[in-house]
Amino acid sequence: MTRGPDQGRSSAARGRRMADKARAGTRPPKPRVADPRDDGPDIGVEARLAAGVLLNAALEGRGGLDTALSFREVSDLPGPDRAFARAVAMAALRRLGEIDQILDRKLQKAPPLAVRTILRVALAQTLVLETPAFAAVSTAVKLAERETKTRPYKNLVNAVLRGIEREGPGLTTAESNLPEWLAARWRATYGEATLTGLALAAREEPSTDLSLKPDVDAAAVAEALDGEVLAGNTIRTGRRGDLATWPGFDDGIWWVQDAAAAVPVRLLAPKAGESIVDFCAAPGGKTLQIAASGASVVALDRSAPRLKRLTENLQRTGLSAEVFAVPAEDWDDPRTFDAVLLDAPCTATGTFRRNPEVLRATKPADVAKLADVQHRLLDAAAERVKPGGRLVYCVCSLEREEGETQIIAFLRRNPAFRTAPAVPAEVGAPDEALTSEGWLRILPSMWAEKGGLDGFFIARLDRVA
Ligand SMILES: C[S@@+](CC[C@H](N)C(=O)[O-])C[C@H]1O[C@@H](n2cnc3c(N)ncnc32)[C@H](O)[C@@H]1O
Repeated sequence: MTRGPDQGRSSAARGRRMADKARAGTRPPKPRVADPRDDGPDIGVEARLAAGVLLNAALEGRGGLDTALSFREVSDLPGPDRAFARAVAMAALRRLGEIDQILDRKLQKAPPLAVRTILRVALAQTLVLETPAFAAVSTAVKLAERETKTRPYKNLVNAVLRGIEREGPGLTTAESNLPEWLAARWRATYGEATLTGLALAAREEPSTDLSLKPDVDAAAVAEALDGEVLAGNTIRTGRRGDLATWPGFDDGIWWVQDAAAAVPVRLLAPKAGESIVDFCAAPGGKTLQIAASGASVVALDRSAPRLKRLTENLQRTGLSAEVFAVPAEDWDDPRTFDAVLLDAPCTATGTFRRNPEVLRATKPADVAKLADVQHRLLDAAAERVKPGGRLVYCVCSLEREEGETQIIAFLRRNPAFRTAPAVPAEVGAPDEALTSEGWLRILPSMWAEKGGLDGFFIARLDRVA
């Protein structure tokens, strides 16, 4: 299927147009314009350079984008320019396939990566962020001029970008933004129509979702944040910018959590007075949900730095948990629990809306590697469930090996556990997410009319008394 970069005539597109409308006036920050009388660096050019650094770091591998945020080219920028650089890099990552399709039609032979990066950064601005073409082109040419290895391509950069501006980008395919091996997997697992829905979902910047403490007036929070209340009481807002300045942040009445990420704890159904262990807890959205229910919660995670964010979130929301930095399977404690949550480490391919870099960072071998870890953690989690207790397993992956296949094998190994079928309407999940086994397979292409949600696999397993 072919469509122009801004076309998309499905209900998915309609939903995204609604989401776009919701965030009207919340466009990414504009970089500061350098004062020509100033002898210092050209700020607009520096921001574009930083965008290229972030983009290439994200393409290099897992964690690359986060690491690059601390590189001097990025961290030395003033706040709004840093935010602009990040927005450009994210836009380029989301539309990389389309951007390259457009460029490849104009380029007679492949230029060096540094030149392609300059062109990608410029097109991300003009095609996605609606940066005026004159600003994107002139900064691209200045960037090319700066380095010995890109200087010979200065005229090419200018000609290619001006040609695209003059003649238009031409037709592109949303599927081209997905790595081929993942597109082939998803086509085989979910079918062609769903693959198209996933590809369309991957092009768009998602809204921000918030979970609320119980007894908070959801409608009032939605109004204060120009948002809407979704099923399950998640607030969805198109606001952008520093969360710490949003109403309710200092009062700790909400925390950021995608609508789909809030479903596993609803399925776990924690109650006041129960004891619950969250096996892989950081940065803590689900721990906060459990703690807010009045249950007492133990939060385990092997990563101390990630647990620091969990502790900060607990402090801000006035909630409490016992926190241990330890691999959950090695936790030396004799307790068993009324309920166990295992939100296992995974490829995170279901989070491509928020983290487009996962599509580039994930390699085929990661799926099998992580499936081994999940298998081990599931067995350790099962040992912590009291007779009559419950275990919720979830992953934000779209890969069957990390979801359905794990649970089929687990139930074979552990006859004391049975699936407790989910009721989507009770847990704020799309109806079409329910599998014939009673598990939830949430896809980013679902709820398209509301702007989508992250992909998750979720199963609740009850231990017979
Ligand atoms: C999907 S994230 C958890 C997200 C978290 N539940 C939330 O809602 O914010 C997976 C977590 O598993 C942790 N992890 C990986 N291996 C682990 C292990 N063996 N034991 C405990 N935690 C582990 C990672 O550090 C990571 O924080």
